[in-house]
Amino acid sequence: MTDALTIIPPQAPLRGRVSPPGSKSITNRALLLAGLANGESRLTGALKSDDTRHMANALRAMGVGVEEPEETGFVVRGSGRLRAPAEPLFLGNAGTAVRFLTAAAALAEGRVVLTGDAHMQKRPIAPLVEAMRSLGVEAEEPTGCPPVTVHGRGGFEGREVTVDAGLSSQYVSALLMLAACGAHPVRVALRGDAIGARGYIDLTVAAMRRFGAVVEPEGGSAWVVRPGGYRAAELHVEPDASAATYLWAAEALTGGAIDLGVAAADFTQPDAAAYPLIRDFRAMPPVIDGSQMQDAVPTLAAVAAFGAVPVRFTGIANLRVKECDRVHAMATELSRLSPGLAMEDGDDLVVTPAAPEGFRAARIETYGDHRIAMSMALAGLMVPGVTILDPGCVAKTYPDFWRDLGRLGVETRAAG
Ligand SMILES: O=C(O)C1=C[C@@H](OP(=O)(O)O)[C@@H](O)[C@H](O)C1
Ligand SMILES: C=C(OP(=O)(O)O)C(=O)O
Repeated sequence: MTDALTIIPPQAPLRGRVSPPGSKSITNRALLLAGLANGESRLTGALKSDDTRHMANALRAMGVGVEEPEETGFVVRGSGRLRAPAEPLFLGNAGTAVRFLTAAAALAEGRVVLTGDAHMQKRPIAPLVEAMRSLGVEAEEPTGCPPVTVHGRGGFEGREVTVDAGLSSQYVSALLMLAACGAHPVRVALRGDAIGARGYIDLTVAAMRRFGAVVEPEGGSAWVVRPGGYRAAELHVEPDASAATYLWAAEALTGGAIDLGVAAADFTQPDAAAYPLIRDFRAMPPVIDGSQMQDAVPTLAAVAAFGAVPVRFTGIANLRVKECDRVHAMATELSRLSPGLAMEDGDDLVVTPAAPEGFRAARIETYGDHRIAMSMALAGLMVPGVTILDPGCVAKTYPDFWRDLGRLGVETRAAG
């Protein structure tokens, strides 16, 4: 892939059929649960991208058979056990892989080191490791972020764990998936109310049930998970709702008609809640709580820049510990197109649309963050001369993003 890509604003509304790839969240849950099951599981419609490759390779390194018979398929053969890997598990910047595998490493027979790239080494993991210690798992995370060392003992003893999920709901998902492999029922409870999108916990519970686990919610902030592990299963992965937001936005911004092959109402992932806001972007509400659809916030912010009214995004403090600090990144990069277009206000992001003549060409930093690249590409549909640096970073979750834009008629030029 080239070092920089300039987007040529299309002369006509974008039309055509483009399906987003499979859901990252569901693929990585299903890969792990299939790996923990005893038997052969089959996934279809799955995502093949950096994040799922890291999960699949880590499972292979722990003795799970993972084959890829087709473009969107995985066949996973688990034995109900995980081997300690010979080398540290390198998981790039895949939050789901790092968090879910850190918890699952307690089930390995020996020492597991989990690490990632420079961004991942700044993404907090201490609340998860602390919670694991309270279950009797021995683990260290000297900097509070990866690398993490887990001394797996093929299981754990604890029956009750409380976790602070203010920085990431993935900690809860990780503990829930581990909990089914204990010797006793385990109660997983939230400490405090703050949590990233609860919809991701629902995805976790649904995936666990699909692989045979018994999970009983207790009110909104605790779950009891029965012991028994996982059963091999077949699963068709739904398309990725976060990826869909870029296609919905491309449609709305250009006044086009893009057939994603799936209706917004049919997604089970939290980011589908962004659809009506994107569709009606000229009449966005003045305040949008992004806490329950956080990966869609960069998309919504980019679209809001071409709306009619200022929009304040709230509830997004944890965007600062994603692949990059997304609050800062979106404020900085949108403002390259028009000074003051977006501003940080505490942890909020405020987008104030500019008049069409107020926009100018710009080279956009992506910070290695796929969502900054894809959101800012949307601005490139509207403003001539938007150049996205490091466009290949979309491979984290949507490797065919540029090809799909091309299929809709968007021209891009390597910019060097
Ligand atoms: O559980 C998941 O699949 C995810 C949870 C969210 O993270 P946080 O809970 O860290 O906000 C989301 O941003 C991420 O892309 C995927
Ligand atoms: C935050 C994200 O990913 P993760 O936490 O899984 O790395 C994302 O895909 O926007």
